[in-house]
Amino acid sequence: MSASIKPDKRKDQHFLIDRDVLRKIVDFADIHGNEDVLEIGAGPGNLTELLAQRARHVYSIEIDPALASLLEERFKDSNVTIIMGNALKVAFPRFDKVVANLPYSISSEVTFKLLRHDFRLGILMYQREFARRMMAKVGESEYSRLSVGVQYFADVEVLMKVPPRAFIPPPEVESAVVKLTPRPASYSVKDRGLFMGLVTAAFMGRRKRLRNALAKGEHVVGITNMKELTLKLPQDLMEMRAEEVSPEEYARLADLLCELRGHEHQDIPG
Ligand SMILES: C[S@@+](CC[C@H](N)C(=O)[O-])C[C@H]1O[C@@H](n2cnc3c(N)ncnc32)[C@H](O)[C@@H]1O
Repeated sequence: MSASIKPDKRKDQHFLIDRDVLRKIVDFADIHGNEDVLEIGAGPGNLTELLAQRARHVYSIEIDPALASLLEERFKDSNVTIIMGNALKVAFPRFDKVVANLPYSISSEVTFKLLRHDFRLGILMYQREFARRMMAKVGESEYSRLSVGVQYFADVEVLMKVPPRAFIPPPEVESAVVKLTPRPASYSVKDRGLFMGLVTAAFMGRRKRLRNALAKGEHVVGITNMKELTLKLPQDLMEMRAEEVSPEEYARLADLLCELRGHEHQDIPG
């Protein structure tokens, strides 16, 4: 690492220096010469360089202007484009695979943003605890809005654990490399916003039965007459609590709700 780079923990800067882990990440991604890769949080560019050796093109997003200009210099006249900005705000270019040692503070938001795009594979470093929550199955204590939202749209697999000493400076938490494989479009729900609103409201009232949680969280679902609508949804599901409902059942509920909302709109006179 260049002497001029001083990692700033407040900006989630924990640079991966373990060559073995870097190489494994790139191998897991199995990049072909006709594929474009997105990287989020390029840091000093060690992962970027390995990705660029295999991909057709690499798009690397970096928020820190000082790092971004070093990266510009390092990768000028190459197949790497540096996008300076906040990964939550900039538009993602078209990409086949996403490979990144993510800034952990945006893990959730950036994962949901990624899953709104069409791509083949993600090899992503997360905090280990976060990876566990992503993978949790229905009924487990860590099963949450995150598990439902991610698992409905992608298969999730932990590929390896990574200890703090693989980074400079070492983070206080263990990390894990996760493989995200987005599912085909047949898994799509009619209205993603409604699906996520429904799941969010359900888990906000985690200990309540779904009928009460949804009625209480109708502002989150974005539908005003939720209490009446719950009477028209499958009653066996309305009796369950958030952690007992599978991602597929949430999707079914969201689609039913989408239809019911349509009918309600049609009922409005004029
Ligand atoms: C964990 S470091 C990884 C750096 C590098 N890829 C590596 O493996 O050594 C995360 C990087 O993301 C950058 N970053 C933090 N928040 C960001 C955001 N919202 N958008 C884009 N980059 C961000 C940080 O400046 C930092 O360089």
